[in-house]
Amino acid sequence: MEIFREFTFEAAHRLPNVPEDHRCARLHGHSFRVELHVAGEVDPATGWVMDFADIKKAFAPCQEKLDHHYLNEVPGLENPTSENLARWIWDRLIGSLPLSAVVVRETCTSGCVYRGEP
Ligand SMILES: Nc1nc2c(c(=O)[nH]1)N=C([C@H](O)[C@H](O)COP(=O)(O)OP(=O)(O)OP(=O)(O)O)CN2
Ligand SMILES: [Zn+2]
Repeated sequence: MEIFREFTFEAAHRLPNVPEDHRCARLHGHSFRVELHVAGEVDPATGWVMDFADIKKAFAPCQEKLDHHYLNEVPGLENPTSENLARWIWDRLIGSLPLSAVVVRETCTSGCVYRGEP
């Protein structure tokens, strides 16, 4: 079974490695959306894989570092693409959550899914 919890945060970024005339080279912001997917067996007693609230607690320190920040200044996010952000979140949570995927959406139509390295 796989469960997920969605989070949102507001942040600014620019992409430092795109050509100078690329629009994402300019400072701009997004209402980022993050889904944390967790996989596991459904406990017969509780009827759940884990409490959604525990996913929220695990993500709180990341949210604190990201929300209303300039992502390029966050250590490890000097090139804050969706892909790098998904990996940054995964690396910080994989020790405490049985993650199966981290989904990052920058806009309503663009995003990425990270399932860890094989
Ligand atoms: N593979 C990636 N491509 C792009 C990323 C990224 O993180 N990974 N990021 C950006 C920019 O941050 C941009 O702000 C978001 O991209 P885009 O979806 O192109 O933005 P729009 O929704 O405004 O695009 P429209 O074509 O106007 O709908 C760019 N690429
Ligand atoms: Zn952007």
